[in-house]
Amino acid sequence: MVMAKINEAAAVGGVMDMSKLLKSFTCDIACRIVSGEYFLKEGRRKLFQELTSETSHLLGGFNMEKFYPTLARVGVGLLKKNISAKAERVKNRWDDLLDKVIDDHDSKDKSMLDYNCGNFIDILLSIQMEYGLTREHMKALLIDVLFGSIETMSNTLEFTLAEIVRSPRLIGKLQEEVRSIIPKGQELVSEADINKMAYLRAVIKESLRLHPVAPLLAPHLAMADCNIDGYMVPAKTHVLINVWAIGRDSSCWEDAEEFIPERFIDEGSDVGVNFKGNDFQLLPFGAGRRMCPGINLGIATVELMLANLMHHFDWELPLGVERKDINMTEVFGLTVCRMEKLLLVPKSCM
Ligand code: HEM
Repeated sequence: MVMAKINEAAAVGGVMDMSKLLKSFTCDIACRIVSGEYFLKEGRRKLFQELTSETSHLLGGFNMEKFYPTLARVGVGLLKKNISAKAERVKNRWDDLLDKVIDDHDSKDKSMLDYNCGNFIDILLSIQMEYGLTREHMKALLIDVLFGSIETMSNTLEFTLAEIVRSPRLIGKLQEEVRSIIPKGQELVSEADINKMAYLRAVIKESLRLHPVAPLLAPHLAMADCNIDGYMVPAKTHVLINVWAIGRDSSCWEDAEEFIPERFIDEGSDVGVNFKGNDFQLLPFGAGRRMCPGINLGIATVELMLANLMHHFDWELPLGVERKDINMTEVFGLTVCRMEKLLLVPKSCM
């Protein structure tokens, strides 16, 4: 469907808002996982998108009370009240939406529930009694999956695409790899093809290094006193890991601010470094038992979409825009996105 939309634009030489397109693509994937349907009725897809971005801003905001408890008691009570009221409104909207989605499934003939094929709501309903799941539990789990997947995947794709269209050398090299591996006439790139695409994987890894979409990971809480490298972290400390800064630390990375996928392949300086949580200089998915459980799905989705975009299309900039004009400024939330829309002109090459 994404390819069809881009093809339509390519046929008339139109400009595509890739930010919007990628977001609705990942939203469709998340809705499919959760409810088994691509299209959610009554404008639900739009509402999902709005709620995920509002939640991200709320969770990623600076929490004055946590850092300055005394100040919070005297001065920022009003601010806290405003934020709490906004959080309450967003929570009520999530509740309303998810209740409707769950009700749709709950009201189905039970023999129609899809337990085996991976529809998350049906699976939750099927184990509800056994595990004593309440509606609140189910909604929290659904928010985890929806919120955990939509913006992370679309923002990773957008940052990666923006980085490569800025460099003719890079996009040329990537297209050459993808097109040399995919036989002429093959319509879509498959997962099996991706295994042969070392450069594509290195490009995505480099993008996750410079643009980890959850720059401070999720907030963690130290459960016991611990000593890390001589620093004492007392129990109950809120711990934020700045993986954005670690990914740009010049003591860990050569030319840390440059986008150089070659560092991860062949004789590159970081060829053995991975993002699976063991190499602490590259933690876009976190590490340890709270690390992202959706890593495999997230990476597969980003790889497949990027490979297909490279396989099917050449990419140009809108009239009057130069490569150096592509602005990589980030907007902070729990997940980080690009400040400006990514507008590109696709040219079909099939
Ligand atoms: C490129 C895609 C993705 C990126 C970059 C990403 C990144 C992250 C990061 C950094 C965390 C926090 C880890 C920590 O604090 O240590 C996280 C947590 C999480 N992610 Fe992902 N994620 C992606 C895709 C997904 C997908 C596709 C799903 C679900 C289908 C998902 C579900 C979750 C959940 C549920 C958590 C919370 C885990 C917990 O609190 O224990 N993520 N993700």
